[in-house]
Amino acid sequence: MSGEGGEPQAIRKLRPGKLVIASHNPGKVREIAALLEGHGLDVVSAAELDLPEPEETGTTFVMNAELKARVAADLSGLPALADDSGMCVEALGGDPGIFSARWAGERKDFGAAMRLVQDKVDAIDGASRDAHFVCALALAWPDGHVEWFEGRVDGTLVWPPRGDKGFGYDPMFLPEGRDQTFGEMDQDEKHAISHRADAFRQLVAAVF
Ligand SMILES: O=c1nc[nH]c2c1ncn2[C@H]1C[C@H](O)[C@@H](COP(=O)(O)OP(=O)(O)OP(=O)(O)O)O1
Ligand SMILES: [Mg+2]
Repeated sequence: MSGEGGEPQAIRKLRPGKLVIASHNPGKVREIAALLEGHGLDVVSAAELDLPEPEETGTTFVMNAELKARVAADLSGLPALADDSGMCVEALGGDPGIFSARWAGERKDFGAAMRLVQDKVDAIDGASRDAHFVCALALAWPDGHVEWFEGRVDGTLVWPPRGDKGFGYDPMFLPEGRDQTFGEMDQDEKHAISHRADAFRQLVAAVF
C-alpha cells in the first residue's frame, strides 16, 4: 500500500512469537495453522482466547478481514491474522461472496447452503457453472499497523456434492483442471492450489 504521492509503506515483518488466528471457524483454523507451520509462531485461536466474533459489516473481503484482525489484536494485545473468504458464482453475480458463511444460517448448515447455490444456478437457463473462491488475509498489530493479501482459485460447480474432507462449500467446487473436488482432496492437495494457499504464499513472501 502506498500513501498519496508518498513513499510506499514498508512491510512490517512478523517476528517469532504468539500470533492470534482471528477466526471462529475450526476448518479454517486447521488450514491456517498448517499453512503457518515452520515459521516459529506460537498460534492461538480466537476461540481459545474467548475473543468475541465481531459482526462482519464490511462490503469487501479485505474490509471484513481487517475488521476481524483489528478486534482480535486490540483485545489480545498480540498480532492477529484474520481470513475473510467465500465462494463467488459467476451466474449469481458473485454471490454468495462475502455472504458465504451467512447463507449457511445460524446453524452453519452448508448442505443447505450448497443446495441454495445449486437451486439458484439451476433456475437460470443456460447458466454458466463457473465459480471462484477468494481469500483475503489481514495481519493486524496492536499499534494499528495492518498488512493485506488476497488469493483466488477458479473452478466449476458440481452437483451432487462430493467428498467430506474439507469444510463449507468444498464438496461442490471442482478446481480448474482437476477431477477431484476440494471435498475429496487431502489438505496438502488442496493447499497446492487453493485461494487460501495463494494468499498465504504472498503473506509468507512479504512478512517472514
Ligand atoms: O476453503 C474453503 N472451502 C470451502 N468453503 C469455504 C472456504 N473458504 C471459505 N469458504 C466459505 C465457507 C465459510 O464459512 C465462508 C467464509 O466466511 P467467513 O466469514 O470468512 O468465515 P467464517 O464466518 O466461517 O469464520 P470467521 O469469520 O470466524 O473466520 O466461505
Ligand atoms: Mg465470518
